[in-house]
Amino acid sequence: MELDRNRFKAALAAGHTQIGLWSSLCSNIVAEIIGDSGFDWILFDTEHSPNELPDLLAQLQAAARGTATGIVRPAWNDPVLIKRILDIGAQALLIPFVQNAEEARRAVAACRYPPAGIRGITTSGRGSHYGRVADYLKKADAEICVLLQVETGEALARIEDIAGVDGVDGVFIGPSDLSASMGHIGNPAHPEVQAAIQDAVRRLTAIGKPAGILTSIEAEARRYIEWGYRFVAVGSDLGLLARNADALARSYKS
Ligand SMILES: O=C(O)C(=O)C[C@H](O)[C@@H](O)CO
Repeated sequence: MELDRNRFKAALAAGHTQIGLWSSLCSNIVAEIIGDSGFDWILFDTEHSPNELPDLLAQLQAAARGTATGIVRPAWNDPVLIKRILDIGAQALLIPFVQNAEEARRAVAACRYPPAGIRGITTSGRGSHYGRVADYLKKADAEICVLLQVETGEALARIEDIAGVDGVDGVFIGPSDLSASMGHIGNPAHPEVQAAIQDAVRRLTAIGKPAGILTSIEAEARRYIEWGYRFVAVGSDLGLLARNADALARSYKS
C-alpha cells in the first residue's frame, strides 16, 4: 500500500493559495459536512477547543472523504502531543507559540523520525495504514507538513530565523495573540497590528516561505491574499453556526 500524499503540502510548495476553514466544534459530523464544502484545508484545533484524541481521530477520518487536508493544531509545542497526533494519521500540523529558532527546531524534530528527529516509533499507526505501507518509517517524514505559529511581537522580530529552520513548510501569523502581545488585545484590525501582519508576509515571501493567517472578515481575507498570504482560513465552523443561527432567530423574533 502507498503512503498517502499530502495534497496541501504539495500545493503550498507549488505556490498555490490554499483556502481553509477553522474548526472548533470537535465533531466528526461537522468535519464530514465541511469536508465536502470545497475548502483546501480544515484546521482541527486542540489548543482552544475541547478536542480530545479519539474525537480528533473521528474528525480526520470524516474529513478524509472530502476535498480538504486536515491540519491539526496541538495544544502546545510538545513532542508527546505531536507524536500522538501524527500516530492517528495527521500529516499536517500547526504548532502554536513558536518564539525562536530553537523552538522551531524542536517542533520540526518532533515531526521527524530518527535520525532527523525524535518522533517515537510505531509501525502500526493509522498513517501507515496500520502497518500496510511498506517502509513507512523511511517515507513518512517527506509527507508531513510542519507549520509554525508566530503570535507575539518577540517572535515576529525573529521571523526569518524561525521560518528558515530546515523542515518548516510555512509560518502562520496568529492575529488575535499578536494583537494582544502588541498591546491591542481584541483588536487585530488596529493599524499597528495590520502593519505587522503585512510586514510579516513581506519578510516571509522574501525568503520563500508561505505565510498563513485566519480571519472571518471577507474584506480582510481578500486583503491578506493580495498581500501574499498563501494559506488563509476564511472563517470557522463555530462562527458560521453561531452567526447564521443568530440571524435566523432574529429574522423571526424581532
Ligand atoms: O492568535 C490567533 O489568532 C490564534 O491563535 C487563532 C485563535 O486561536 C483562534 O481561536 C481564533 O480566535
